[in-house]
Amino acid sequence: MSTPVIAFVGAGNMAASIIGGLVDAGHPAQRIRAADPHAETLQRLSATAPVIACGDNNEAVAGADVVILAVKPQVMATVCADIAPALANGNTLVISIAAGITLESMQGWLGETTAIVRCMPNTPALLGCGASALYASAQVSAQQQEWAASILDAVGITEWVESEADLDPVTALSGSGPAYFFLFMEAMIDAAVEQGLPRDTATRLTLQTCLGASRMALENEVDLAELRRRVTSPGGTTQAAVESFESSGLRDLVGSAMQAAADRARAMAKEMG
Ligand SMILES: NC(=O)C1=CN([C@@H]2O[C@H](COP(=O)(O)OP(=O)(O)OC[C@H]3O[C@@H](n4cnc5c(N)ncnc54)[C@H](O)[C@@H]3O)[C@@H](O)[C@H]2O)C=CC1
Ligand SMILES: O=C(O)[C@@H]1CCC=N1
Repeated sequence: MSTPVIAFVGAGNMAASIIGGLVDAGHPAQRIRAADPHAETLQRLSATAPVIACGDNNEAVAGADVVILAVKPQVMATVCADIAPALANGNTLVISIAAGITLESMQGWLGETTAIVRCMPNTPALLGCGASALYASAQVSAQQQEWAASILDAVGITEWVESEADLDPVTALSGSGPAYFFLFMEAMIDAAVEQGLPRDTATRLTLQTCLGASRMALENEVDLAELRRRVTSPGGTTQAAVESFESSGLRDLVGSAMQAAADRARAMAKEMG
């Protein structure tokens, strides 16, 4: 399979994360194009990877095998209207990573015959540790499906979901999820500082603990509850903390937060579709 020419429309946080991961995984930077109205954003990207920086969106998408739409949902309709004529040849795969924007809306803006994959990636793609879910429209060919998978596989794990609606809970889980762990780590560091530890010591211990816990969960055969039990000595310190979390309703808090994220994805589909 030849290496596809990939055009990123929008070169912000998420595009930079995927591009960084792709280049690290060996995708030639000269087969990656990026367009963004902010010259500084393109300069920052070019400083990290020698991709082809394009003056406008149509220059980027012309003749590309894959176009990755990495703009905010709010500008998606305008961006699609701008590039739709260039995609009319029908050979290009469009991958949208926008939260909430439905295939129906994309198909309306780009044309009914356009092959579109909706993808929900996350920012750890930058380190090759991303988690992405994908859903393909009926127009996507087997080769295009392979391209989409190989691009996202290069930056982490991928899951194809069975229905487009599954992308809303995915957005609430892995799309937004890195921010939840950052927030939890911020809270742990602040609590340790409150108890008297220097902030840099608290930060190093927190980050390594998060990494260690994640690796144990990934690399052990046992489930999360069992790993937790092994830390929790009866009558000990962990039990005191876990009981405090449970009685304060941590699980309900997490459930409500993820419900809010999924509801927001559905509302965005209505507002911007
Ligand atoms: N940041 C994240 O963790 C994740 C973001 N997403 C989705 O990725 C998309 C991009 O999000 P971010 O990268 O965080 O936003 P961002 O704001 O960092 O990047 C968007 C980029 O689009 C550019 N842009 C604005 N108007 C444009 C136009 N007309 N043509 C071309 N480029 C234009 C902006 O200058 C900016 O650099 C969003 O739709 C978001 O829902 C999906 C998963 C995770
Ligand atoms: O916050 C957002 O809307 C985007 C989608 C998932 C992560 N960031």
